[in-house]
Amino acid sequence: MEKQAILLSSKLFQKHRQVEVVLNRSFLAWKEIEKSRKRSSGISPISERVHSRGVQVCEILAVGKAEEDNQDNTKTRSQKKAKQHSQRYPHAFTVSYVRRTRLHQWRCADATFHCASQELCEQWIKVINEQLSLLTNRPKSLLVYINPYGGKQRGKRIYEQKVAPLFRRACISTDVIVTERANHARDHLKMEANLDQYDGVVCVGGDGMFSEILHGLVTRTQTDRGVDQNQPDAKLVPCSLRIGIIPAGSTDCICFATVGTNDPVTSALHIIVGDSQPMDVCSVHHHDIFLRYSVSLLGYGFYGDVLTDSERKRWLGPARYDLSGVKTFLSHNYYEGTVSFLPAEDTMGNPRDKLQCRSGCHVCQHKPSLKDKQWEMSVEKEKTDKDGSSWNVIRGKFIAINAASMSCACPRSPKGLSPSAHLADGTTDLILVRQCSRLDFFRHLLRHTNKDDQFDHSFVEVHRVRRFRFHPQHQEPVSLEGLSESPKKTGFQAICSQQTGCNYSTANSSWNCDGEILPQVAIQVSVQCQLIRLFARGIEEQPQQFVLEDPCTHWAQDPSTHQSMA
Ligand SMILES: Nc1ncnc2c1ncn2[C@@H]1O[C@H](COP(=O)(O)OP(=O)(O)OP(=O)(O)O)[C@@H](O)[C@H]1O
Repeated sequence: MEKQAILLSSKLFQKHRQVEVVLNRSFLAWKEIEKSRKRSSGISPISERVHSRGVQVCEILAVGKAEEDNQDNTKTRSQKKAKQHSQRYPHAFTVSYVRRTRLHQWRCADATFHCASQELCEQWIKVINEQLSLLTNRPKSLLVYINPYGGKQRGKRIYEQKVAPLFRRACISTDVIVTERANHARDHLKMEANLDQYDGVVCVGGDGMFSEILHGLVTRTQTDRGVDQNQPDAKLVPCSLRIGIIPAGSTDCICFATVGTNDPVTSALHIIVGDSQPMDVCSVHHHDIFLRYSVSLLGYGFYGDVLTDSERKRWLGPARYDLSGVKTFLSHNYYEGTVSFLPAEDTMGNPRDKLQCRSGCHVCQHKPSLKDKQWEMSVEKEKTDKDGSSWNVIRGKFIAINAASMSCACPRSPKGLSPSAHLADGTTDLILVRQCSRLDFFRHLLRHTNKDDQFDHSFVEVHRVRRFRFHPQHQEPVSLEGLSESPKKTGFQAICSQQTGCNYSTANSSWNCDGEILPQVAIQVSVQCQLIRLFARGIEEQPQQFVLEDPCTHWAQDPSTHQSMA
């Protein structure tokens, strides 16, 4: 690895130990000097490992003068020694940085260094701050929406106790809005918010709250740029502001898929370091009317029925999903219809290749060549030639039709509905589960929880697609009222109950669109490649890749020394 020029190097004190601290453009590293001497006098280098530390500059959250420790906590000998040292060297600075713990969780760690003089202390703070100011991807100003009623109603407390102090430490200014009703955040973003003054929008809540932010921001961007969302073929304009999610809901699927955990502190740290994870968004239309956006699961049949039933049992809390799941499974309904789809033939992966979407995913970074831009060509083709020859058409009876735009992994289904689906490759995995026996369907569902290939059944097929359409066999009643963007959780039943003698509710299912029921059954879906970006970096393979980036390859005096990351 190429050695970078050292910006600053000093002998400082950390507690009572003398350490050599070195900063270059990429790393801040420190190691104990006394231990190094012992090493040269023949003591095993293994004992040194824990005494060397390093952090990437891009993962330093802040640096500042150390707060004075006035507490009398000098019980042990080493604490007394440390206190004596800090009295001898009162000028100290603290570096706050990201420390990885287990299960993809990040924490803020502090390292305090005592200097021989005030000038040296101020020089360290200045030089580190200069390096941090070069990191232009970090947000300085954020608009925060808190849903006080999401999940266990802890959104406000989570933000105030766990997140706001970190934002203050990183000198991020915030405007905070505590929502007063459903769709408050969406409407504010769509019509009122002065977005020019922010570097990002943060929501504190669950997937429903994220969906509000998504709809508000995407709609606002299209309106500002004069794009008509009602046109199913419209190429939408990507949003310039990134979205941060502080998980505080009962379902935090988007956090699990993009960060690997639903931990508020971890999400706050990803926001502070200015991570960026592009994400595909599916636009869902009924004829030429825009219905809704989806980023995770569009499910007709089984998952539509589970949601419809569970909405009637809201009073049961999260247990309603289990109950409705069992009830829907026992009902064993199937639905007739026609699915047409445009396969994504130019992508690097396929739904069964076992390539999981992870941080820095090369499948998502692959750009289709001009020749391969089938999506755009077929849009053109459709306009001139209505035979739809590049579309595949499947008619049949389906227990479930699912489109997974991400793996949809969660603690209940660790691999998710489509384990190899990608966050940002411009496709969705269309999974068709045809009519089969109850036992077969159970075997299929079981595979969501174990390691077996869930697509390896004769009645299941999976296609990676850019667009798809669904037409039910049985005509749906025409009701255009309140279609666009305002699906009600029970809207479908409401429409149906107004029809006398309507047996439509059993002939057709309904679409579960990221946890909301769509009011219409015939839909067309287009994947909008990388329409939004989140303050995230995808799930990290941990922890090896960071050990490889060992700061001590940059160590000036003793490059052979073994050291470990903080
Ligand atoms: N102040 C509010 N009062 C009532 N509802 C609100 C308020 N603010 C937001 N909401 C709505 O609450 C719904 C659920 O919120 P959220 O996603 O934060 O929590 P949740 O319990 O995890 O729900 P979900 O089941 O969607 O995951 C969202 O659809 C959102 O529109």
